[in-house]
Amino acid sequence: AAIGNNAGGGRAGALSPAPVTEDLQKIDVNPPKGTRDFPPEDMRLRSWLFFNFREVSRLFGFEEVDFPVLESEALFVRKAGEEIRDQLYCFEDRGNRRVALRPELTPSLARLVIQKGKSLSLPLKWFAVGQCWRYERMTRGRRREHYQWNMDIIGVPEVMAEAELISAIVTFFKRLGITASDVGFKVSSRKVLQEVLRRYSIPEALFGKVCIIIDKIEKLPLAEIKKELESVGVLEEAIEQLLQVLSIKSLTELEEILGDSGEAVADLKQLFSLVDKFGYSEWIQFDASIVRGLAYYTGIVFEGFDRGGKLRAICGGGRYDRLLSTFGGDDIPACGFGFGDAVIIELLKEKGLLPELGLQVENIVCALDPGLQGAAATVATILREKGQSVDLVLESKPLKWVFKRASRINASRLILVGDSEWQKGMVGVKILSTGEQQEIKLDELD
Ligand SMILES: Nc1ccc(Br)nc1
Repeated sequence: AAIGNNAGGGRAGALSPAPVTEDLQKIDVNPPKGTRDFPPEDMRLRSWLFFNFREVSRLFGFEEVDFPVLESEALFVRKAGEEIRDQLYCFEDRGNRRVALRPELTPSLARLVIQKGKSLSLPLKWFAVGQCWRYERMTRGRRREHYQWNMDIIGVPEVMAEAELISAIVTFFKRLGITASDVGFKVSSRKVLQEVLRRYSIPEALFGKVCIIIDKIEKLPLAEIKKELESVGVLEEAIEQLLQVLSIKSLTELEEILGDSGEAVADLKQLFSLVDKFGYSEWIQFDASIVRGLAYYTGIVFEGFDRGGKLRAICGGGRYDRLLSTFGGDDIPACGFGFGDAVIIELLKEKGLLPELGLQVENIVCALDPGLQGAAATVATILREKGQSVDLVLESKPLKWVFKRASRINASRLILVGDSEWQKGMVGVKILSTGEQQEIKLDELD
């Protein structure tokens, strides 16, 4: 119903005053804090972005999946001290169940793979585009929801899977006009940390926690990082070695430190060789400081960054070979990435790459007098059933109004239903770009 119509119901006739409206509580018409509406112009940009997510996923032979935004809280309760856990949008539902708005898609994907079990033939190549949530105190004024594109490969232990995923993201960037001069991928492997920690016989159980602390290395003072590492039981000497290894920026140097017998160096060499075969070497660089902030990564990790250094990470991902087994599933290797809908738009704006996405309607159909409104409806159906878009003028309007609307909606043609033409089974057609006008038989309208 229209906003502000009389609350007493019925039409306010000219003779009787409109009934007094009840005392309607004026609601806040803004969306909840940290969330966004998508009015048409914003929705066109979002749909364009998601279309490209889906097109790349199709090019790579991935199948689309989706899951509920609401999940059991247990899916996300990890004890590694992740930010994603601290900001979980969780609550107790009316059935006293602990539930959460998903902060990411990977655990839901893992849950579905386990649920489907043996009925699935590996490898799986699944993608999803879904809204994810976090509850952050608004003191920081950041958003509480965003849309994430995920691509995951389930059942492939070799790093060819990670190379394929990086290749998919490069394909996406290239489609949007983003080049290797604009963005790159920092690539490392958590096996680097694992091999260092093993040298200092730091228990594997600490691995996730150490990674989450290390992931904050750019956000917290070094003293704070060291303090947190000591608090989880990493000895001073091990910390120094860790920090030294994390500053390495070349695979050659890494090999000098770790030797060439470990998996970390082997995986990374293989990955770089495969990405080269994809033709995307200029897009990636080794950076030992990359660990990513999710506890479940076990191997290669990567993140897309803008070379201008102004924006937060564009996307990120990696291998998570243990996640399914921690959910009680089989030991199935997996890797994937998440790509948010916010930073990429900031990057496109900065690069002047935002697309022009005006509303485009092929026809605007208008009856020249009220008695021909039905005829106009008939014309609209004929055109629509031929696959043509039609904005039908739904009430009697002056031609000036119709032309103004035709211009606003970028209509290509104005179809005028007038009495004399209609009597001859014809309509007036005006090509709005040229002004050319002609009468066309209804059955020749195309
Ligand atoms: N995980 C997550 C969810 C929602 C936003 Br906004 N950012 C991160």
